[in-house]
Amino acid sequence: EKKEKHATKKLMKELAICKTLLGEMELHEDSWPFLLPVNTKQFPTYRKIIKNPMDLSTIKKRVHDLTYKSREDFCVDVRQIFDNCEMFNEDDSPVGKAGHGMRKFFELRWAELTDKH
Ligand SMILES: Cn1cc(C(=O)NCCN2CCCC2)ccc1=O
Repeated sequence: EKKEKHATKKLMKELAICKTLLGEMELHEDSWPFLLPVNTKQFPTYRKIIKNPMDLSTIKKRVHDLTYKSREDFCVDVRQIFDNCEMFNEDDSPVGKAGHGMRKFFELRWAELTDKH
């Protein structure tokens, strides 16, 4: 049981990092395309091109539902947002530029919130 307590405590610390980063991303000026799932009525080809849609509201639900078993699981879903964005949008489009800006912000903060920094 002692090992389990350590794992649980470690996960709680990691989820706190995820919640912090999620909050910062939601407040970022470039977050507007990523706050909710892409509207497939507005973009009918989206589901055909993007196999794993992801957005910040979905990640928020997963954090709160304890779906993530580590901060790495969280990071995989965040990066999926930005990879999807690059797939579907031109780099010099408003959404494309927002995606590059958000990825830059996320990866810097992710590194800062890792022990090494
Ligand atoms: C991630 N992503 C988002 C969009 C987008 O335009 N989102 C709408 C955002 N609007 C802002 C206020 C209401 C809705 C398009 C392509 C794409 O890949």
